[in-house]
Amino acid sequence: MAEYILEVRHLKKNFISGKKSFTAVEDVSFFLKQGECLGIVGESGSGKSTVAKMITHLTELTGGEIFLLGKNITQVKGKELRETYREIQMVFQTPGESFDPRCTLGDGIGESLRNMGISKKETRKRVENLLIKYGLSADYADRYPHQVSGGECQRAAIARALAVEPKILICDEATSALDVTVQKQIMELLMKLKKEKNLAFIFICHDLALVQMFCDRVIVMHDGHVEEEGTPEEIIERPKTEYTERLIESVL
Ligand SMILES: Nc1ncnc2c1ncn2[C@@H]1O[C@H](COP(=O)(O)OP(=O)(O)OP(=O)(O)O)[C@@H](O)[C@H]1O
Repeated sequence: MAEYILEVRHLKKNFISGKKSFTAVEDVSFFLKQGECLGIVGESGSGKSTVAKMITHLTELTGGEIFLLGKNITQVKGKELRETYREIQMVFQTPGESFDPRCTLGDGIGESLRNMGISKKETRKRVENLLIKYGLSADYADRYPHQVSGGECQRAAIARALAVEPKILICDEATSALDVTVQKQIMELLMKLKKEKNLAFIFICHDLALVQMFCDRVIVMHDGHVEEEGTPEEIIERPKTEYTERLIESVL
């Protein structure tokens, strides 16, 4: 059995715009253990989302390698890619991003199940159960994204991500667009998932109080590279670099 559920080595991303090339991520390496929650913090533009998008194949890598349970998945394609990426799901900052506005939440949540060859009837049953499990009711399956609140849509997005029983859930500022009360409810749901499902999380967040509450380990990103790494206590109470110190002062 592989030691790590996920390992990334020397990730690099250059964005090309016209004749100019911009390095958004440079030599980022880290690992994630089963059931562990890894926080990624850093100022806006430091490359956090780009790392998440490379891991989920939403953005092509310029360099580096990704290993899932010890298997190199950097170059997987076609059916193997789809199967691999069932194991790594992502929840975005804006809940609506997870859904096509022209389709119902039920269609969105059920999409991957249907792609797995599960019948329409069984998919509907599973979708309704997922909605109930994540704090909504079965009739939300027939609503469109614009017919639900931000918090409800984020619950549906979490249901969508977990429908295929992934091993890793990446939350990219998943609570930032929500008001404080709803944010608390979504955090409680994530804490419950962490405890009950032994899921591994990558938790990208500006709010260091949430990172401290939720994460086992934290990576601090600065200008596309990893500035430092440690437990939330180490990072917050004994930052090693001036950048981390400034980051903490600006958000606490
Ligand atoms: N598709 C793209 N094309 C060109 N540049 C991009 C693209 N996506 C991101 N960038 C740039 O890469 C850098 C890193 O962006 P990224 O979104 O990863 O930062 P971030 O740390 O997640 O920021 P935030 O906390 O504001 O979400 C930024 O300078 C951004 O402008």
